[in-house]
Amino acid sequence: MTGSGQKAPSGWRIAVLGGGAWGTALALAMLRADHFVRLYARDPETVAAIDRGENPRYLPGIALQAGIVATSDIEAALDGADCVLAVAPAQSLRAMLTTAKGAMPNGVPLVLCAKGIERDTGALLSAIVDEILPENPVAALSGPSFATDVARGLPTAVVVAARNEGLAADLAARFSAQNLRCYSSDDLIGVEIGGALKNVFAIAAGAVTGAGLGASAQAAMVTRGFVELRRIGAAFGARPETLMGLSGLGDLLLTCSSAQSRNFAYGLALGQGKPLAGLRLAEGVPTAAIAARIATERKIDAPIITAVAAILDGTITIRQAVSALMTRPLKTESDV
Ligand SMILES: NC(=O)C1=CN([C@@H]2O[C@H](COP(=O)(O)OP(=O)(O)OC[C@H]3O[C@@H](n4cnc5c(N)ncnc54)[C@H](OP(=O)(O)O)[C@@H]3O)[C@@H](O)[C@H]2O)C=CC1
Ligand SMILES: O=C(CO)COP(=O)(O)O
Repeated sequence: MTGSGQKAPSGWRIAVLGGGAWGTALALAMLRADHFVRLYARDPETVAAIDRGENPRYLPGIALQAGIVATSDIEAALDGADCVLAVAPAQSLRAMLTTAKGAMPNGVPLVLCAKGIERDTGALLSAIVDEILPENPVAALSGPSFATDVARGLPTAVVVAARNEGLAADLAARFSAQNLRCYSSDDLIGVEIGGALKNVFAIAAGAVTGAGLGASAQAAMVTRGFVELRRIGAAFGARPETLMGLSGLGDLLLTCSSAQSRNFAYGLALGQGKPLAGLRLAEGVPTAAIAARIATERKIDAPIITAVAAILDGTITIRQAVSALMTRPLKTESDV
């Protein structure tokens, strides 16, 4: 919808790169917003399944509305696109954009839909786009939105951010549909940081639940985790009010309270001492490691992130982490 309540122009040719849960759900959302959708999945079996109206590997039990043109040919997906949604996991974004580079239409917006920070470099995903596709304006779509909810057409609100306010507003208007409400923001970094870091705390929340530490510990962890998220956000230049919004607080609320979250489920298994092999994608694992490194390098106080990274790399146990967190020097709460 536009600011005047009018539906924005439909009929864009949108290329969705990534045939997983979120790529498939967003492809459906873009169809509902009356766009033409081509979906690139590198796995031909996924393409064949989408052609049959399903994606059982990533969205089991959900019937896909007809209309998504699936292909494992990235050039065909990108040909003539007005806009591109990048929906591979954060750690695979660089590889996918490198594959896309030769076929990417000049000047069309590239919308990041992954949530994470590059493990090896500490780069935000927008910096990877700037490096590989400097001719394409970058945007990010983030916020509390489980793929299954969006795929089912349940009411969902997200935020679309770009450095250029006009671009963000245009994309938000074009992507919005009856049950997908897109807010806009010109705080690209804030929206990226909120989406990336909430995954780390979702793992922590799952671990607290799994280890049976209680609802009070859970609330304390999420609240103090949010302080760390804001500290790291501030160091990157994110606006505090962005982090109080959908991509930040909103997504923390969702994924720190629901085992539907893969990051929460990962933490839950960790806390219960169950095997982690075979679990679904948990973006918070690589992001915890790099966020802990960033905090150390920039001298940002982030004890929960540091503890999650140490638990994940096996350096400490959950009990040891809790004991260390509970015995830190006392301080005023307003010391953000
Ligand atoms: N699922 C959700 O509810 C939401 C997810 N997100 C974010 O979206 C991102 C993607 O998540 P999601 O779709 O759920 O993940 P999935 O694990 O469901 O799917 C990942 C997809 O990415 C593909 N892929 C991986 N590497 C490459 C590559 N180099 N080139 C092309 N395709 C590649 C995989 O292909 P293959 O099958 O061949 O391995 C697969 O189709 C994550 O950052 C996540 O945090 C954001 C909001 C909601
Ligand atoms: O980001 C998400 C919802 O907003 C999805 O969370 P998970 O990746 O933890 O499932």
